[in-house]
Amino acid sequence: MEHPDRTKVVLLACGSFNPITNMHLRMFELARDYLEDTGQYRVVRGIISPVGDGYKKKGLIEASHRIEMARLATESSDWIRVDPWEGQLAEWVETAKVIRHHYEELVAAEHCNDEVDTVRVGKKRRHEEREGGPYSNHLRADVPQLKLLCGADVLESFSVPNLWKSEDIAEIVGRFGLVCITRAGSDAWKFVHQSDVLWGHRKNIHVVKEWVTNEISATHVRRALRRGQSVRYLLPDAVVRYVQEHGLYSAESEEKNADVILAPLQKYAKGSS
Ligand SMILES: Nc1ncnc2c1ncn2[C@@H]1O[C@H](COP(=O)(O)OP(=O)(O)OP(=O)(O)O)[C@@H](O)[C@H]1O
Ligand SMILES: NC(=O)c1ccc[n+]([C@@H]2O[C@H](COP(=O)(O)O)[C@@H](O)[C@H]2O)c1
Ligand SMILES: [Zn+2]
Repeated sequence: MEHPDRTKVVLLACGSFNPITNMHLRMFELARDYLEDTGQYRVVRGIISPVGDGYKKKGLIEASHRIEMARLATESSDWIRVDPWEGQLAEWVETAKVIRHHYEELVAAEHCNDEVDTVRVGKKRRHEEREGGPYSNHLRADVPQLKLLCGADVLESFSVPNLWKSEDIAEIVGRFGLVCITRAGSDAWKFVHQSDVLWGHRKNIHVVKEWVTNEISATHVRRALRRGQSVRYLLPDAVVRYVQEHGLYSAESEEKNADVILAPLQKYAKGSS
């Protein structure tokens, strides 16, 4: 059904996707069902944004492979796509910047749609003048909402010292919004309750309970691959084939960045943000 009265939402998942697993894809399906069940939203697109090599996480293989695996994994979906913009950047960028980039893309796409409709363009210009430019801090009602999609472990990581800037967290939950899938070992509701910033924006944080608890993790998949064990049915078949064809994930690749500090920790510990 079309539901023209509902707010359109685009979901953006940022992460290593090293490699992409079936659970990453399930996150999107769970989030869409949850948001649409509220009767308020219509989820129109899902975007997977693999992090760039500059993130320097231990065992992180080249972005080109991670992007291609995500592309193969989403081939069968009619609404989830991989976006290579973040992954192709040489340096790591904050998630808040990634969200802003994608929001600007949504605004630009809406602008193109509008160009044929001069009345709306005129209205939009007046709106932009009032709001201080096309990419001002305010969200526009004619553009879909963009929400960050993540697992509860990422929400919990907000409290790790020197990992996230507090203004970025405030922008993500305050300006955009967060959809968080529960994950074994992380208590998302407790975490929201304990943080004043998150609690203040709780209406913009949707915690989605995964009843079919599923502990698939990319770490587990990489470990199985190193040991020559099967990972079939944990990953889409096309991704399993790609891993085999390119001989990905070995003891050697797991040692990548082993003695390097994760990019955000490097950046914020130095106070150079
Ligand atoms: N089983 C899961 N349940 C809920 N969320 C998940 C699950 N697996 C991954 N996610 C979420 O997917 C996003 C991308 O995560 P990431 O690429 O780190 O996957 P991962 O499986 O956690 O990998 P790794 O083990 O390398 O950390 C994050 O928001 C993470 O919380
Ligand atoms: N300060 C920040 O913006 C910040 C800090 C840590 C991780 N992240 C992002 O969160 C995601 C986490 O991915 P992993 O769970 O695979 O480490 C990545 O996309 C990474 O860029 C962002
Ligand atoms: Zn992870």
